[in-house]
Amino acid sequence: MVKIAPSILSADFAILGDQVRAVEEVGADLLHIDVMDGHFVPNITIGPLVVRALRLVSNMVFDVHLMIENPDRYINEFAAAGADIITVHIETCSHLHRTLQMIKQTGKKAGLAFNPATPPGSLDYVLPLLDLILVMTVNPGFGGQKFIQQMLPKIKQISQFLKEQKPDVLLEVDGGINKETACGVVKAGANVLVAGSAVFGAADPSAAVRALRQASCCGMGY
Ligand SMILES: O=C(CO)[C@@H](O)[C@H](O)COP(=O)(O)O
Repeated sequence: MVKIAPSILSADFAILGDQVRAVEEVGADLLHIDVMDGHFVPNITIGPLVVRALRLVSNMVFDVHLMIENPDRYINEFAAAGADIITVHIETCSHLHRTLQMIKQTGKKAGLAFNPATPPGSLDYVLPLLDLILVMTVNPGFGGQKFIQQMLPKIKQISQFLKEQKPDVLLEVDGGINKETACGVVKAGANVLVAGSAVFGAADPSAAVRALRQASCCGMGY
């Protein structure tokens, strides 16, 4: 079953709690929370305070995507605030193995993200520590960008690798995911679809989650 993860980056922050409740009620599986620092990516978004506030209004799995330099400094804070999965970017970690160990020590699930231009070579060495792999299908920093088609072979390659080595690891894609691109990424092997503007940019976010789930079925041959 493909999981749908609405990204709050495109939500209306003035009514964030209501928007989160709406996608939870319609059955979205994870809530994707984009943390940006203005250094690793050119945008600044939210911190542990917002995660803590949302934890009070939602029981969804909180999928916290750290697009920040030196993520080690904030792992414990996000874990304490209510994150369930903490994903770091390989490009930001000088000691990736240690960083992933830190996440696991908090009792949370660990994810590893790859920018579009980053090859997935290091996976072999850190796979035992991973619960999720995130393939960025746009350059991180902003919602509403166009899906990069060249990421399809990379998704396929990682999917094949996971099938052989550790099939329970989730394979998430993020960036430009909508009704048109969902089928292709699922066919390539993705099983978690992050969608920001396709959900919260829609007039009815609940209907948009349903439409995305429907579109993802085509990739599974339904
Ligand atoms: O991490 C990011 C962007 O860096 C994403 O999670 C965006 O929120 C995806 O937005 P859409 O491409 O779906 O509009």
